[in-house]
Parts: sequence; structure tokens; C-alpha cells
Amino acid sequence: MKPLALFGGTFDPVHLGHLSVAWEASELLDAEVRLMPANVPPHRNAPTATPAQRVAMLNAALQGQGRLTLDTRELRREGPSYTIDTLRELRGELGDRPLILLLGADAFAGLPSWQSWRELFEYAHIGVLSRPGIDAAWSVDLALEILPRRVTDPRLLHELPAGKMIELAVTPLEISATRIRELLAEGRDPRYLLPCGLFDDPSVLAPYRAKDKR
Ligand SMILES: Nc1ncnc2c1ncn2[C@@H]1O[C@H](COP(=O)(O)OP(=O)(O)OP(=O)(O)O)[C@@H](O)[C@H]1O
Ligand SMILES: O=C(O)c1ccc[n+]([C@@H]2O[C@H](COP(=O)([O-])O)[C@@H](O)[C@H]2O)c1
Repeated sequence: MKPLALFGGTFDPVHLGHLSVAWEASELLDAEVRLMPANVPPHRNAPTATPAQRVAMLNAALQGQGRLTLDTRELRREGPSYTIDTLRELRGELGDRPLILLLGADAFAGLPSWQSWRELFEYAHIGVLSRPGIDAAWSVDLALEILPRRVTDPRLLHELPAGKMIELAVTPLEISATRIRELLAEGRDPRYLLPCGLFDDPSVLAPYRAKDKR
């Protein structure tokens, strides 16, 4: 069976950077990819949009294709959305099926500050997606943890349930949700940084427009 790859994020809002790297990861890894919005992202301020609004945007973004799907399991959990809890739960469902946690290069560099970070490798492989405009060096702790785990052949991730790390050179798109929120708050229209489905209903982007904030 193909590996399951989980791409977690705040998705506040989901943008073309997310979709493009997730799509390419599914090709490079030959894996099923699920986008998984965090309920309460552990290391940042509360998102601008509510979980329901972020899910509505993800659903609109994923329309018309069958490769990327949505996993809303973290929204059913109260408190900070620690990835270790999610991976433990999923491992119970998957048996020995390979599981891959996808992280952008910036998120990966911050891994040593995550809850039980070394234990993540007991439950999943980690796929690191290149991201432009990010100057994120690895700490010594992270580099040492990765040394024996690093592989370059994606087929190796099909042979084991967890424990390896692979870097994926995806097409660089310097798009961030922060920039999109700034543009919308200024009353601008970041039409070609976002999936077109987000423009079908004008209320979808309302949480980010200054005049619509309550
Ligand atoms: N353009 C991109 N290229 C590669 N990875 C990305 C890109 N944008 C986001 N990611 C990755 O997607 C995951 C979820 O990101 P997130 O939802 O926080 O988006 P973001 O654009 O980084 O948001 P913000 O600007 O609010 O921090 C993270 O692992 C992040 O590194
Ligand atoms: O488990 C943790 O300690 C942890 C700390 C920071 C981030 N994460 C997860 O990393 C993913 C990306 O987070 P963010 O803040 O970059 O959108 C998202 O799924 C978060 O739940 C997880």
C-alpha cells in the first residue's frame, strides 16, 4: 500500500504554495497526501480565521482534483494540536503502513522545540519540503538526530513504517499566509497567490479584510 503523507498546517489561509508543494510531494513520494489543519497550532498566536472557516477554505481549494484530501482529526481535539498525539493515534489505525510527516524547511528547523520531537520518528518518516526565502539553519541536536536517518531514495520510505528523513526539492514558490493576510488587510487582492475556489464566495476571505473584522 502507498505511504500516507500528512501535511499539517494552520492554513490561515491555505495558499498556492501549500497546494503546489503537497501535490509535488505526492508525486515524488508516490504517496497519498492529506492536508491536516491544526485546531490550536502550538507555537503561534491564534489564527485569524476559525477552524470552520479554515476548513471551508481548504474544501474550496481542493475542489476539482482527486489527489489531495483533507484530514480534520486535529479539529476534534481540544487544546494545542501536538503532532505527537496525532501520529500516535494514526499509527494505531495504520498498522505497518508507512506514514510520512511533511514539513516545510522552516517548520523542520524548529522541530527540536516540538513536544516529544525525537519520538516523532517512532511513528513516521519526515519529508522536508524546500521553501524559498527561509534562512533556517539546523541546530546541532537536529543535525545529529538526522544523520543516521537521512535517505535520498523515496522508495526506502515504502519499505519501513517510520524512522527516516528525506529532503524533497520542490518548485520554489515564495508565498506565505502572513503575506496574504497583510495584502488582504490592506484591501488588496492576492488573486493569483490563492486557489481560485476561494474567490467563488466573497465572504470566504472576509475574516482577513480589515473592514470586515469585528
Ligand atoms: N511556499 C511554501 N513552500 C514550502 N512549504 C510551505 C510553503 N508555505 C507553507 N509551507 C509549509 O506548510 C506548512 C504549514 O504552513 P502554514 O499553514 O503555517 O503556512 P505559512 O504560509 O507558513 O503561514 P504563516 O505565514 O501564517 O506562518 C509548514 O510546514 C510550512 O513550512
Ligand atoms: O507538536 C508540536 O509541538 C508542534 C509545534 C509546532 C507546530 N506543530 C505542527 O506543525 C504544523 C505546522 O505548524 P504551523 O504553525 O507552521 O502552521 C502544524 O500541523 C502544527 O500542529 C506541532
